[in-house]
Amino acid sequence: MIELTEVKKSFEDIKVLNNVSLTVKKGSIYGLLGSNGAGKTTLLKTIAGIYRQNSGSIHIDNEEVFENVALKQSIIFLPDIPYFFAQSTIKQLAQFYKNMYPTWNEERFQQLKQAFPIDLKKKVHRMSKGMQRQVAFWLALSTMPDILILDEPLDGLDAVMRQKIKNLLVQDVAEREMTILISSHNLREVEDLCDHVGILHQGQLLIEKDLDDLKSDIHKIQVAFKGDVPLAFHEDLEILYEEKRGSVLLCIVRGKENKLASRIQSYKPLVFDILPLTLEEIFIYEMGDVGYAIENIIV
Ligand SMILES: Nc1ncnc2c1ncn2[C@@H]1O[C@H](COP(=O)(O)OP(=O)(O)OP(=O)(O)O)[C@@H](O)[C@H]1O
Repeated sequence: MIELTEVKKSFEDIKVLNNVSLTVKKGSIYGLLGSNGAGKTTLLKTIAGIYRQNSGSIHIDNEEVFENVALKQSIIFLPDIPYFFAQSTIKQLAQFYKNMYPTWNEERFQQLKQAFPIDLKKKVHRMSKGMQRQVAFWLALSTMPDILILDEPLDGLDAVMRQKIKNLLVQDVAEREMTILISSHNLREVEDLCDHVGILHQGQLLIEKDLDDLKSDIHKIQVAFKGDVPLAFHEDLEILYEEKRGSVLLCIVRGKENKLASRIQSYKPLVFDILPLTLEEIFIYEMGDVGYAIENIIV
């Protein structure tokens, strides 16, 4: 389990993380979302023990991670730009990982050859960007990590390879309770893969929730009334966004479906429709609520 309590991190006078507290349960896949520059990479690197926080605590299985070599042997961090010894072949890199990680599993490495059709003798600097990513996953999964921290991990991979890697990740989570923390701008992918989601904005965690709870807590409604919208309607509901289209009012509101439906029905609307939102829509409206908005986004 990963536990952060009130973590702050600055680079000289730039405050990047501001009181971030979050929990990632063992065997969970946690999606970290956020605007550009929100602090996601900094947060992941701090959790991985690459950076040291200025204050607050970071514990992985009740141990501090910074400069904890034994603990780091069970963690793999894949950065957004893979880093390798450029002149090395896959075979040489595998040997390096084998020396660094006592949990290296040679059998798994050989098995994964089927998933990653790349010549073991090929030098990394001769590979395409996508092939380098494949090698990063191949090596990472062969070390059998307890915790996998992924920064924009599937960028540059084709659709078939993305699916293959997602299947491999889910398999390790299901079979041996590997924990994954993943940052991505691809919200459809996060929606597919993750069971828990956190949204970071300007160094602060706006929301941290189970994905199903998050989705059941916000809805899109369409209503029309005979005459004007009742005065109490707006006070009664927590509206994140609204737009009038002729006589129909489109709103994004917080609340559970049943409660919202019974409240709205009490105003006797002529038209009433309630729809779930995708994670991408939730992200856009939640960000709009904190001033990071675009106009006319209801479609
Ligand atoms: N090593 C560093 N030194 C100084 N400032 C840094 C450093 N690393 C990151 N920052 C600053 O911290 C802020 C957050 O950067 P970070 O890379 O963590 O954001 P991010 O959420 O991953 O962004 P993106 O989605 O664009 O990749 C930015 O303002 C960035 O300029």
